Amino acid sequence: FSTPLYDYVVVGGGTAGLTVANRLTEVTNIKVAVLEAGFDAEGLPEVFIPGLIGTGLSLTTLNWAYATVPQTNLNGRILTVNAGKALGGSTIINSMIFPRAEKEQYDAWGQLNNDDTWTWDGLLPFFKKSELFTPPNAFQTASGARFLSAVHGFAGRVKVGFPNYFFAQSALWRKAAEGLGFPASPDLANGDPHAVGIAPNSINAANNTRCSATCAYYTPFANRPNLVVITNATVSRILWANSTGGANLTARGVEYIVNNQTQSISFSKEVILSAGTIGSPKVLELSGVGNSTILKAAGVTPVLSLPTVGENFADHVHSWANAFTNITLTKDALLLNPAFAAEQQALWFKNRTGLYSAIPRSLGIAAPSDVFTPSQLNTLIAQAQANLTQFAEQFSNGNPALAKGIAAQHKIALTLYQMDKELPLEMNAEPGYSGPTSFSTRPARNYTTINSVLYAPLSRGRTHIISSDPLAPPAVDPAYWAHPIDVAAQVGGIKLARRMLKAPPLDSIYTGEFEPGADKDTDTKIEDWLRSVVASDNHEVGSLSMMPQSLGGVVDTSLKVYGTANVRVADASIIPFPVSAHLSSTVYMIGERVRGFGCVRRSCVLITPS
Ligand SMILES: Cc1cc2nc3c(=O)[nH]c(=O)nc-3n(C[C@H](O)[C@H](O)[C@H](O)COP(=O)(O)OP(=O)(O)OC[C@H]3O[C@@H](n4cnc5c(N)ncnc54)[C@H](O)[C@@H]3O)c2cc1C
Repeated sequence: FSTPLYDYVVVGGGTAGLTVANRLTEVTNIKVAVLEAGFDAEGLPEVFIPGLIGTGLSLTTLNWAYATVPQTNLNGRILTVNAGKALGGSTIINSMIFPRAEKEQYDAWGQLNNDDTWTWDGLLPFFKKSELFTPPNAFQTASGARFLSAVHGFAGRVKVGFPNYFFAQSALWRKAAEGLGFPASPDLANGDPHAVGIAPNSINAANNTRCSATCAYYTPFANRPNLVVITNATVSRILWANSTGGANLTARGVEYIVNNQTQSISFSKEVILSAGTIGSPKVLELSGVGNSTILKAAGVTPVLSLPTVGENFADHVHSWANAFTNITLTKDALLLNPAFAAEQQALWFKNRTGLYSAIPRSLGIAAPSDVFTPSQLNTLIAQAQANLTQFAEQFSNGNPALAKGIAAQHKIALTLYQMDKELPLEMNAEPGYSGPTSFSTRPARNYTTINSVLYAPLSRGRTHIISSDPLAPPAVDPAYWAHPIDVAAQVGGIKLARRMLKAPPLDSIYTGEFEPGADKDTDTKIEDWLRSVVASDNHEVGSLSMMPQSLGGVVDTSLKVYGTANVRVADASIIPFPVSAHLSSTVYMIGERVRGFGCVRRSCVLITPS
């Protein structure tokens, strides 16, 4: 190895990666290089205009668009898991919704790891440290935005606030949800999100533009001499100082591909993997760390046996019920009337108002009691408890330790289900069409949609390399709907969405259901339809889980990979137990937390956040 120019190399300049790099380089004599496969896309309208949320997904240069393997429980369909391929990672193409999950789910991370710092109370300071919150102004407050100052940060990096336009049907929906028993939320980031309200957004409230990880943690700091970001650089593997494995496998360099050339970079302290839930296990496996059988089959020589790399993978699952509406100011109006869309875009450029300034999602996070009758819930829980060992073994890919880990997770989830605290679904109102039918094949009308997203899956799958070619995609198997509770909750979500569409005052704009459609009039028919349409919600977690090795974990509570001296992971892959929320605020928190470990001081001492 050449004399290292850097102390740390961060693999992946995404949500957590840029957070870690930013905080490390606050210390001026620490030199950090970030290697990012994508480019800096901050200047694209699809990125910075809130009303163009979703359009970035179709730009193939910005989206890894990972294909799943055929999904056994979804009629053998191949689904797409979207993930941002750009500086800023998935925060470049995400929907900018910025809530947090319930306290009890973060506490489950601490419980699984016997570590009371990985709990809601222990993590809240890091959530706050990431945030630069702008309270709602008079218009936003009058429109229904609420916040509790005690749970927000006002001196952090990610600009969080509210948009400048609220669709009328969102307010009608919130009232309808309240009528169905959802409490009005004082703040959807307060750790108690069983409620309905307007979610905070990752938005620069001063100019109504997206605030991505790049906006938050890189652009204002790009001139730091000790921070180097190399874009269009795809990392292929970690280079080891010693190749024998054992307790202290030491990384000294990283190999990457830029302009079809293979290059390498060395470092003196640590490599931090932040390539995302699918990207990070891929780099570890290409580096010889993982399940030896899987590595050999892919043509990679094993260096360190860590059989649960890529396992314990979970994802949220998206579904919809939509209806025709007599309201005319919808997102559909922008598609149906290009002249109106041009007018609205001009308005956005002029004074940052109009439909393109909206982030049109009010959220209602449903509890089991909103979805199931007490007897249904009791039966589902009793069956899940009776079959707990069987499912844990089935999901563990033959690894006895992971079977124990998944069993421990299921026990926690079922206990929380019993307490009405494991929140299985996010319901959210979309003021326009959302669903599986393309614009050209659906009736050219205005719609209201209730998105219903499975948020607390018990199913677990995996992601693994199948080739030693670093540019080849891995085999991603989220094993959607492998657990009966997941199926029942998603079916219940459609029924709840239908109730919402017809509940006052939302019923005042309802002019008939489009999807699933009146013919889907039994649970079985809804379930069959859902099998043919549900999609990934792009919230994949868990493939390099933070759990004890005795439970099949890959990283310890300092996020260091077991068996290595200096490989750390910071991204959504370390989340051991799925949380019922959009993920970016949680991932920023994880990035903030890494700064607290031996990266700066040699021991794993937490640096108290200011
Ligand atoms: C379409 C979509 C909508 C979403 N909506 C929301 C939302 O509204 N609110 C919310 O909170 N969350 C949302 N999420 C989820 C959230 O954005 C992600 O969970 C989170 O940003 C993931 O952070 P991460 O650090 O784990 O990975 P990422 O932010 O994805 O970062 C990984 C980075 O690593 C890079 N990389 C991968 N492999 C390599 C390699 N081999 N070499 C170099 N670089 C590599 C990638 O290009 C990427 O930049 C959404 C996600 C998507 C995709």
